[in-house]
Amino acid sequence: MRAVEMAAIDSGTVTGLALMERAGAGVVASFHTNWPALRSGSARILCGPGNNGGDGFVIARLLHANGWQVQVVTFGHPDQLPQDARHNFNRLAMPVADGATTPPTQFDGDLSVDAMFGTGLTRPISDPAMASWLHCHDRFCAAGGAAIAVDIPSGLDADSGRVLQGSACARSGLTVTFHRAKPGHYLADGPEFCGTLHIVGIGL
Ligand SMILES: NC(=O)C1=CN([C@@H]2O[C@H](COP(=O)(O)OP(=O)(O)OC[C@H]3O[C@@H](n4cnc5c(N)ncnc54)[C@H](O)[C@@H]3O)[C@@H](O)[C@H]2O)[C@H](O)CC1
Ligand SMILES: [K+]
Repeated sequence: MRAVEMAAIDSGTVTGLALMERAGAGVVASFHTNWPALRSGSARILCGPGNNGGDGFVIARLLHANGWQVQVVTFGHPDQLPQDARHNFNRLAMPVADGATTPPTQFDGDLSVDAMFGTGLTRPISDPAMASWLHCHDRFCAAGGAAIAVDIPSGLDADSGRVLQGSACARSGLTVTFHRAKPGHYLADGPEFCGTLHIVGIGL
């Protein structure tokens, strides 16, 4: 997937920023089909330190523009964000909470989005703050809330479908992935943690 994405960007047919915008818009369109009654309300978006988090910033901006009350929780310093994610962080016109210093609270809003890690997860999620916020997302999902994972549930290995050894991981009722499903969506713990899987095209 990463190779396909890089080849498309290197060929000049598309930019990473355009892919990120399409990915974010695809998630928003997807959740409307999964929960059609959910037209507006309050959303919590957990945004990690990479481009998965960048997708989360796009989702936050689009929901906010559609009248949603949005709480963005970031993990990692904005200065360390990759370029496309940083661009979308800078476009946010809403307050952002630093997940490392803001104690997690039980979420009783309408929509929780896990945009913490995607295909760039390289090691178990062991950071206590990240684990606590993901636990809130998982509890919200278990209570029947509209919980979405962007690309892949954070903590799940995209190739094997297993939760990384000792990693925090959160279930979602809907996982929205891009271009093609990954083996991890279907293997091992994948189905339990992904819930319904939507595959959206982003023009690759
Ligand atoms: N494939 C596509 O067409 C598109 C994919 N998009 C999104 O981009 C992510 C992949 O982004 P990437 O930056 O490569 O990876 P992540 O965002 O998953 O995170 C990488 C980031 O996190 C650090 N890290 C890894 N493991 C840990 C850990 N256990 N604890 C703390 N930090 C960790 C790592 O060092 C990196 O800094 C993909 O999933 C899609 O959502 C594009 O946006 C759209 C097109
Ligand atoms: K994710």
